[in-house]
Amino acid sequence: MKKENVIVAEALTKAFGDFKAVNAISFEVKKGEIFGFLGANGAGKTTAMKMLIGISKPSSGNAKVAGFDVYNQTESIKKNIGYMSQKFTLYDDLTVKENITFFGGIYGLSRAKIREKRAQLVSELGLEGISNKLVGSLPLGWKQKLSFSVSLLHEPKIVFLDEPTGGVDPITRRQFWEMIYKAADQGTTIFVTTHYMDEAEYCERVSIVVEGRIEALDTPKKLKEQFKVDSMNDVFLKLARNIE
Ligand SMILES: Nc1ncnc2c1ncn2[C@@H]1O[C@H](COP(=O)(O)OP(=O)(O)OP(=O)(O)O)[C@@H](O)[C@H]1O
Repeated sequence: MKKENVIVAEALTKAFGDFKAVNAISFEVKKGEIFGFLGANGAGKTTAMKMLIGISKPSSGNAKVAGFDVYNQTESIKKNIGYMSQKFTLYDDLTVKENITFFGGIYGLSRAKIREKRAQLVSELGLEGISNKLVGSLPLGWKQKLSFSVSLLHEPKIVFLDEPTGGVDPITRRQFWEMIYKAADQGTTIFVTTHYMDEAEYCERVSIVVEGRIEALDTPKKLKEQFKVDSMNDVFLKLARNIE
């Protein structure tokens, strides 16, 4: 059975004056897919993501996210997506439990549902011993895992992750990716930006953005074949070099 597309972008563009930060990007993402969105600093990833999550109006082009239009159905988009970035995390001065309760409330979950989700999350993450500790006292890797779980509290169709694993060691990043796989297995679509090329290898398909345009889009295996290299790191370097 063909899986449905949950993100569809057609010539999506964002201009700031004469400068096109995102220049006519087109792609589709399927339900349950792990879709990587790669690019050097300033390539336009965050600008593109902002349009997709409904906080920035495109200059031209079209996009639908979870079936809703990015121009005029942004409230519906927000209800159907989760979002996590390195910059937007949890509240350091609330405990683990308080953060879960707080964000559950923001997402409109009932008190009973919040209680159920909180118990499930604390147990799944093995946080029993530290659920009453302030989030600010936790190591960064734990904060990221908790933040990812919180972004899934309302069971969104799609979760957008903007460089979710910045600054932590490879083992912790690997554990984080195990959580991503689990969410994808359960049908959640993952749209992820990263600077780590090992993480690009974990994605089902990867798009590479160079100066606002998607210059390559395929599975990591096919991209390596196409560019005749052994690693995503080399694909990335080759593309960036060709553009210069
Ligand atoms: N509000 C704005 N006004 C003018 N230019 C902007 C604005 N927002 C972003 N830009 C420019 O658009 C380009 C793309 O920025 P963007 O933040 O989307 O890149 P990025 O790929 O997410 O980079 P990074 O990996 O550093 O986060 C950059 O040149 C940036 O300076």
